[in-house]
Amino acid sequence: MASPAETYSTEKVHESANFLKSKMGSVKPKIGVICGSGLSGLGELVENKIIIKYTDIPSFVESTVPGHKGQMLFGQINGKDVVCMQGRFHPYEGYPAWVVGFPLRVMKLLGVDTVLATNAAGGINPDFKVGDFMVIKDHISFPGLSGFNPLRGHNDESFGPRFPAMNDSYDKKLRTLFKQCASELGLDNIMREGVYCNVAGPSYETIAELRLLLKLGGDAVGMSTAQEVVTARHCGLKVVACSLITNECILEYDSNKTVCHEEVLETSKQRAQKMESLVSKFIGKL
Ligand SMILES: O=P(O)(O)O[C@@H]1C[C@H](O)[C@@H](CO)O1
Ligand code: HPA
Repeated sequence: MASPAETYSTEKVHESANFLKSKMGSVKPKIGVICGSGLSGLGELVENKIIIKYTDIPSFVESTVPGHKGQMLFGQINGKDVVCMQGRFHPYEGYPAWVVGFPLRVMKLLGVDTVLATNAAGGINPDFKVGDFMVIKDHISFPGLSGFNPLRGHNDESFGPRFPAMNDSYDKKLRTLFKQCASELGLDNIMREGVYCNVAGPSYETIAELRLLLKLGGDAVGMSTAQEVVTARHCGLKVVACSLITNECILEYDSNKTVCHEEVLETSKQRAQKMESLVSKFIGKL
């Protein structure tokens, strides 16, 4: 008989959390921040930093993608205790979905109640420009819909139910607050809201695939975040997420443009300061 898919081990999540508790000193983070590609600079906002490399944390894996530092930070942003993931895990790195979601369960055990996830994404909505921010109001996860769900396998009821609802994944009040912070910083002209399409990567999308995503109601496309959000919502964490539109999605066959990770990182670099101001203001108001 086939054995069930390997999945979260309660013991391992507790082991990681206990290890981090022994390192995080007096920091009591209620807020978890995840830095997207090229957005590790958000970690520079953390004051009185305690830095722990993923490779030193039990059951954590390596972050192998350029623009992802692979370390966890504890400290304060704008006066609030936070834990910050400077780099995330992606399914295309070869990790199972539950490994990608694993740090969210660890955050839950550390006392986190709100997660702010950021990512780099391609703009599908023709009204979006490179450099825009998009508060995520919902996602379509193609890996999730086709079985690559972090909750697949044995369900640990101590974290959440077998069949969790996902219709209210991106907290409405937090989205409003995030947009209000952008307004106060004079960023209304670059602030959008929309649907994030999660694809598996690592290849970027074909023109036909992007046209499909547009028809399905997608505004931006990226290779992360959904597995983290599903894991976070399952265990009752509130989520707010923001994409930085790092590149235009090419929807026309006669275009001579292309997309590459260097462009993604370059746009992130150009917008890093604005993203940092926005995140800092938002966290200050939580
Ligand atoms: O971790 P994020 O989602 O910010 O990174 C995006 C998706 C791929 O990892 C990479 C593609 O350029 O950037
Ligand atoms: N497609 C998928 N993932 C991405 C993109 C994109 O255009 N840009 C940044 N991450």
